[in-house]
Amino acid sequence: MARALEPERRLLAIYTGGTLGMRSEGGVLVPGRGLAAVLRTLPMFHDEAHARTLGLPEDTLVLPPASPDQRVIYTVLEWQPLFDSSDMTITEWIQIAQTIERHYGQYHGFVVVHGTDTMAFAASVLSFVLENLQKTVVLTGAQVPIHALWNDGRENLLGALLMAGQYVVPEVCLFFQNQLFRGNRVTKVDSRRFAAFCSPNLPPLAVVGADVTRKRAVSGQRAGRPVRAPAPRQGPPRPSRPQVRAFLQPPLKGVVMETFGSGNGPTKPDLLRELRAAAERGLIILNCTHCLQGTVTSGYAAGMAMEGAGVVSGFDMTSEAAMAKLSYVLGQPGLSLDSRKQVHTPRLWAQAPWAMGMGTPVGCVPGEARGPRVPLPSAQEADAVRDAATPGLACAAARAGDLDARASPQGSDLSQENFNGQTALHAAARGGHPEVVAMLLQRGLDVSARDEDGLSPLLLAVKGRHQDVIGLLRAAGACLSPQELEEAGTELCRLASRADLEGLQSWWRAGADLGCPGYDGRSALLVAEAAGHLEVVTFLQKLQGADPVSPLFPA
Ligand SMILES: NC(=O)C[C@H](N)C(=O)O
Repeated sequence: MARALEPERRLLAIYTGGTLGMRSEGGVLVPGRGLAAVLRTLPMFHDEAHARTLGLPEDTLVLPPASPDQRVIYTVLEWQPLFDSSDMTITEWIQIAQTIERHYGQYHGFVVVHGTDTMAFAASVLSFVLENLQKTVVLTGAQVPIHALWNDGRENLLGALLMAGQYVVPEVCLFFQNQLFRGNRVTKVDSRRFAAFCSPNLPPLAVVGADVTRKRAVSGQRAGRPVRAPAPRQGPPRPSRPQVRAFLQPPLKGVVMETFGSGNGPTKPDLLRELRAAAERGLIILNCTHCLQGTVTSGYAAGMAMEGAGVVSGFDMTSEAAMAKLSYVLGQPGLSLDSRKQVHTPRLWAQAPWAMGMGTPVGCVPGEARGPRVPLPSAQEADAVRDAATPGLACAAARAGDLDARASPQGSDLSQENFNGQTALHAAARGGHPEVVAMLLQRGLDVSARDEDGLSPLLLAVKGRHQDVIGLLRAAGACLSPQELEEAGTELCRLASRADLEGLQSWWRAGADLGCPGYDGRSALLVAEAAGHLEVVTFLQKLQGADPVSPLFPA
C-alpha cells in the first residue's frame, strides 16, 4: 500500500444505492437519487471555488485539499435504477466490474457506494472477477443515511475517497468505520451498529486515526496486463421460483430463513408470491438476520416486503434458537396456526418466558402432530430464562407500545440494557408511546441513558417527531448534549429548507436553539427566507417567542 504521488488524482465513484443515499418514504427507507447534488452542498465533499477554477462538469466534484500538494477529483456515476443491496445479484456485481473495466484508463481509482447488506458478497465477487487489477477499488456504504443528523455515511464515504485518492492499493477493499479491509475477507456482523463489518481471519489493511496506520503490505496482481472483467458463464445464484416453490411444499411445516441485515430480502414479486402462498397454506416462515448482532425490523422497504409476504419476524433470535423454538411449537398438539405464529412475537413474552428460544426444551420433530412430552422448566430455570430474555423483549414490547405495568411486574428489571445498550425507555421513546414512557419514568428508568451509539431517549423521540414523548422526557429532566445542541443548527437548516414544521418543532421542544447556525453559518430562519418558505418564517418567529415546556403550543 503505497502513497500516490500525482498532484491530481481522478476517481470514479459508482453509486449503486444502499442506505448511504436512502430517504424515508412512507416510514421505510428506499434508495434516493441525486447523490452528487447532495455532496455538492457539503463542504467536506466539495470545494466549489476550486471546482470553478477547474471548470468541472456537474457530475464531478473536488475534495478540499487533504495535503498541500494533492487534490482528489471524483466523478459520480449514479446507477439507474438504484438498489437496496438485498435485491442485488451476481448480475449487478458483474455490471460493476464491467463499469470499472470500461473506465479503467480514465481514473486512478474507484469507489463503489453500495448497500451494506450484501457488500461483503459484492466485494468478494469483484475481487475474483477483476483480473489484473492494478488500481484501488474501495467499496463503502452506511448504516444511517448521509442526510440524517447523526450518520456514518459522511465519514465512510470521505474515508473511502481519501483511501482511493491518496493510496495505491491494487485490490478490492472495503472501507468502514475507519478501517480498510481486504474485500474478500469481510462479513457483515451487525445490522445496526456503525462498526458493521469484521474481517475475522485477516487484520485490516489500514486503520485511520489521526494518522493512517498501514497494517499490511499489499502485493497486487501481475502488472502489465489489461484489467479484465469477464462476463459470467452462469446465471444468478439466487434460487428460481420453481426451486422455491418445490422447497416450500408439504410435509414441510416450518422454515427458518436467514435474511440480510435487519431482515431484508429480495423484493422480486414472483419470489414474494411463493412465500405468501406457502404462508397462507400454513407454513411458518421465521425471519432471522444472518448478522451476528442486531434484530429484524421493518425499517426498510425490502424488510416490509418480507413482512407483507406473511414471513414472521424472529426479532433478535439466533437461527439456532429459532430452529429449536419452531420445532418445539410445531410439536405442541392442539395449537392453532395463529397461536403458533404468535408465540414468535414479543407480545407474549410475559406470559410465556419459555417461548423465546433461550432455554427452550428441544426434542420435538418439526411437523409432528404430537411431539414427545417435554418437561417444563423449573421455577428457577424459568426465572433465569426470563432474566436473560427481559431486556430484548421489554425493548421490543416498549417499541410496539405493548409494555404495561401489568405485563411487567415490579420484580422485572426494566432498566436492563439490550444488546445495543438501549433500555425500554429508548425503545418506547423511539416508538412514540407516551403512556409507556410515563410508566417507565415512574419506575425510575434513567432519562439520560445513552446507548452504544450515544443516542438518548430524547434524541430518538426527536428523530421520530414524537411531541408528547419529548414533552414528558423534558419534564423529567432530559436534555440534548452540548454536541447535539451544536450540531442541531445544520439539521434545523435542512428541515427549514424542506418546510418541515413538525421536525423543527421537535427540535425546539427538545431545547435546541432555533438561532443556532448550520455548517455554512446561516440560521434556519435565513434558510427559510432564502427558500421563500414564508409559513416556516412565521412559524419560527412564533416558536422563538414561545415556551417549549408548555404542552399546549399548537402544531
Ligand atoms: N445499511 C444498508 O445499506 C442496508 C440496506 N438495506 C442495503 O443493503 O442496501
